[in-house]
Parts: sequence; structure tokens; C-alpha cells
Amino acid sequence: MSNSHQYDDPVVDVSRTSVRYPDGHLGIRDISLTLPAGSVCALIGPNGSGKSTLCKTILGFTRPTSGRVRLMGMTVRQAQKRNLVAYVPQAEDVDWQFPVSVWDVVMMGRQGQMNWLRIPSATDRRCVEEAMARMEITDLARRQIGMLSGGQKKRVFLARALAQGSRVLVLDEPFTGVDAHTEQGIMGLIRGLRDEGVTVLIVTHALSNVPQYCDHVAMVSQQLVAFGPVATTFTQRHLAATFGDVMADTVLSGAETATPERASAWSLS
Ligand SMILES: Nc1ncnc2c1ncn2[C@@H]1O[C@H](COP(=O)(O)OP(=O)(O)OP(=O)(O)O)[C@@H](O)[C@H]1O
Repeated sequence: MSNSHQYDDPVVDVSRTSVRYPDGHLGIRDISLTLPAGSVCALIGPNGSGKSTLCKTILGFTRPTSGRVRLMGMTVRQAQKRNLVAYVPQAEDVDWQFPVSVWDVVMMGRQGQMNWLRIPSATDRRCVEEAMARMEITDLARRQIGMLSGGQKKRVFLARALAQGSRVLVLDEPFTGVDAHTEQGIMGLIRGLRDEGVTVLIVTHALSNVPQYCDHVAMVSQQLVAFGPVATTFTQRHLAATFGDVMADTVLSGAETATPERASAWSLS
């Protein structure tokens, strides 16, 4: 992802945003948060608490009923047109029967930059090759995506996001179903992107790892329960308000008992 310029204002600026679905279900209510350049934020909350809805609103897939989202000072639509936002979906949100190769999927990340003929330039091909090399999937280039393992599929979509060169990256459950090597690879990638100034938002149920790999945490239960730096926000009180007392105690004891090896693997510093 490009590191061509610094941006001091919030990169992601969600202001008093609510989403109510056409059938009347409430997705999120009155959420405000801002994320700076070069940061990693975990988005956590119980099932049905509005995490996906908030992500989809930031990505422009869902329109807010009220409030607004700005990305680098632009509307979501403007940011999309400039290819500023990339998304790595959950595996179940993807049609794996679609007959495309790994190379084709990663090249999709370049579509916003291509000319109107949609013929990849030398730069497009180089970006795709670099992204595939970084995610260690070069040897899979000609394979159909439906024939890959779960961890390989994750790497392909991360490579697509890398090839896109966006300033904002939204990852939906990136650590589900991956082995330790892939997990470390994903964390290394996120660290690298953060250091390049990319803003990363991670939806995760892997709560006990949050202190090791995130700078900020947003806790949701339709509304925003808490948001801020992990050190001051990932607390028993806020976890209990989001998940209940028992869950909060379990999560914090899990976080405290993380092994040194594991902690260093996840450390962002
Ligand atoms: N397309 C939709 N139409 C109607 N209601 C929806 C739709 N998508 C989500 N909802 C509702 O909005 C609320 C928030 O759902 P959302 O998927 O954002 O939660 P989540 O935190 O991502 O959940 P999970 O952890 O289970 O993935 C839920 O009550 C859900 O039933």
C-alpha cells in the first residue's frame, strides 16, 4: 500500500451514525468514532451487536439512516472511486464456485486503477506479483479459488487488498480458521501496513488477543459501549457492559495468561 502522503485528520470519521434495515431491524444506533492514520482498531461485540453493519456502512455497502461517514475528509462514495478502502470478507460471504483463478482475484484489486479498456498495465502486474509474493501465494496463481484451503483463501483476499493500495483496510474475522503460520503472516502484514500509515479495522471474536495486536478498541452493542486506546478501554467494566460479567472475567484472564511467545508474535511495537 502506498505511503505517498501523511494525513493528520481522522482517516475514518463516523459521526452519529444509525442504520435501520428496511424490515425495521436496528443495525446500529448513534455511533461516533474516529480512527487516525497508521492505527489498528479492533471492533468487538456479541453476535448481532452491529459490527458487520458498522463495517458495511464504512465500506459504503449499507447507507446510514442518519449520521454520516467520512473517509479522509471525503464521502464514502468519493473514497471508493479513489480506491481508498479495501475489504477482506469472511469466507462465507464469498461465492467460491465463481470460476476465477487466484491471479484474477488479486488483479481485481487493481480494477480501480486500470484504464477504460481494463487491460492490466505493467504496473498492475507488478503490484499483483508483489502482493502475491508478500502473502506467499505466488505458486497458487493459476489455481481456481474454490480449490483452495481456508487459510489460502484468506491470503488471496489479503493479497487483493494489498494490490489495491488503499489507505483504509477492513478485515472481517481474519484469524478464523487459519493456522499459526498464516496467523503470524497476517499479523506481520497488519503491522507493516500500520507502519506505512494505513488505518486497519479488524472485526474479531478473538478477544483475548486484542491487547497484543490493536492500538484502539471499539466495543458495540448496537450503540457504542466504549471506544479508545486499548490500554484504557479494554477493561473489565467495559467488557462486562458489552458481553456480561462472566465473559469479561474469562477474556481478561485469557489475555493475562497469553504466553510470552504468543505475546511477541502479536506485539505491534
Ligand atoms: N440485511 C439485514 N436485514 C435486516 N436486519 C439485519 C440485516 N443485517 C443485519 N441485521 C440485523 O442487524 C443487527 C446487527 O447485525 P450485524 O450483522 O451487524 O451484527 P454482528 O455484530 O456483525 O453479528 P455477528 O457477530 O453475529 O456477525 C442484528 O439484529 C441483525 O439481525
